[in-house]
Amino acid sequence: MAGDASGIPELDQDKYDADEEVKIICLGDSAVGKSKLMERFLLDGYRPQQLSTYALTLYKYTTTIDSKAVLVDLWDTAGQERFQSMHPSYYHKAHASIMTG
Ligand SMILES: Nc1nc2c(ncn2[C@@H]2O[C@H](COP(=O)(O)OP(=O)(O)OP(=O)(O)O)[C@@H](O)[C@H]2O)c(=O)[nH]1
Repeated sequence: MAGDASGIPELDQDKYDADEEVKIICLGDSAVGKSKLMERFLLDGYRPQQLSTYALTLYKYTTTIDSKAVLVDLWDTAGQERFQSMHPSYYHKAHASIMTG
């Protein structure tokens, strides 16, 4: 919802009709491979070149665990120094983080 603590509009969760929701944030310095990790996991692919992430990229991933539909919000953050000050707001309500280095 616009105007929450993170200042980032949340996507419409209702259409995913999930039993559980999990938020995972991917952190690490620039060019350590955060976006490529996401690409490999979500698309089962890999392209050698990609622009550096600008601020943040959000992904949705759905899976089933113990017969429950689980919606996973994956937050791929930008590692560049100029975006570091934005990270504390991204941690809001995160269940886990993936530290890449
Ligand atoms: N050889 C090799 N190169 C990789 C690997 N992972 C990422 N790279 C390369 O490293 C570069 C940066 O990868 P990204 O995934 O964009 O890095 P990032 O951590 O998301 O960087 P920011 O978006 O700046 O935060 C790209 O050119 C990738 O192709 C890997 O496992 N092996």
